[in-house]
Amino acid sequence: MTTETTTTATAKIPAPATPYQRDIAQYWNNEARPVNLRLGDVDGLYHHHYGIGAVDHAALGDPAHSEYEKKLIAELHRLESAQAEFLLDHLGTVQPGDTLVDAGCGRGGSMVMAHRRFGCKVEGVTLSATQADFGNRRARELRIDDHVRSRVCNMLDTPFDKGSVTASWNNESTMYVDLHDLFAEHSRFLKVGGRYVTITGCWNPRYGQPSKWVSQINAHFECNIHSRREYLRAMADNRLVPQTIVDLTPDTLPYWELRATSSLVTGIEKAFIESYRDGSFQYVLIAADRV
Ligand SMILES: C[S@@+](CC[C@H](N)C(=O)[O-])C[C@H]1O[C@@H](n2cnc3c(N)ncnc32)[C@H](O)[C@@H]1O
Ligand SMILES: CC(C)=CCC/C(C)=C/COP(=O)(O)OP(=O)(O)O
Ligand SMILES: [Mg+2]
Repeated sequence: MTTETTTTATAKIPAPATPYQRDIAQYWNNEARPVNLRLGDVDGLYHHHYGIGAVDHAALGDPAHSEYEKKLIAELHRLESAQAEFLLDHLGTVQPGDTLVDAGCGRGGSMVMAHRRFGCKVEGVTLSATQADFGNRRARELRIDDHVRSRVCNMLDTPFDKGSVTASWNNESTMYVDLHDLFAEHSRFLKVGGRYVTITGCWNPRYGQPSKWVSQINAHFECNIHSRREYLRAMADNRLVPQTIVDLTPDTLPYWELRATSSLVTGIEKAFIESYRDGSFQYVLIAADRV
């Protein structure tokens, strides 16, 4: 699919497979929102996903206190890291000699966490050269670049050998691709008996069609949110059998309600809060066995 390459100071960048992927690469190359960078600065784990769990109001203290905003940022970051830990909890048994794949790895925060937990290799793919450079720089700073590597690569067309990967995941990155193409690729590189996990936002088929809030989220991020039904159908068609499905919607609402009160709001908070409350949108984890 990718025939041409561009050479930069650090690496050969494959040409985007489609004009859409070129636009998405550009979007993430230019992204520098304080809500992501200031949260990442708390402990050096940079995430591009949302949070789960109860807000620790005792840790936040008095909103009138001069340190409150700093504590609020640390609390939002704690909830985002808790989300990544929850995803890693579902990867199954992983040995230090194993390889994991983070499909749509962003700045690589989840990859560092996975390596710290399992001691294994973690390979990340992103469309964005800026993100891959960022993740590789962090891995070098942490002296784990022999185990944790990001590259610019289309997650639908990866270089990983057939049956070579113990577990793989998409953390809030499935809404940029066709699910049949995506699960066919995971199924190809996963070992039989391997594990696939996603945490994602999906529209609820019980609502009928994507609500106006879901359409707003799509426009905001230039993405295409799929329905819950579509996930299960595309998995079934690609030898991925769901083992665990968790509706995380009630667990992510406190994160959004807290974020909406912060100085780092981006304007998309209302769409998430309203769609989670009216039931048109759900935040879910799906863990599936490669059979
Ligand atoms: C919202 S971010 C999630 C980042 C990361 N999973 C995390 O939890 O921090 C979406 C990511 O998906 C990546 N992405 C979107 N389409 C992709 C594709 N076709 N191939 C590889 N990465 C893709 C983007 O480059 C970006 O890194
Ligand atoms: C659950 C859904 C539908 C997610 C869409 C994908 C996405 C952009 C996730 C968060 O990225 P981010 O951390 O860069 O976003 P923000 O700047 O809003 O924190
Ligand atoms: Mg964010």
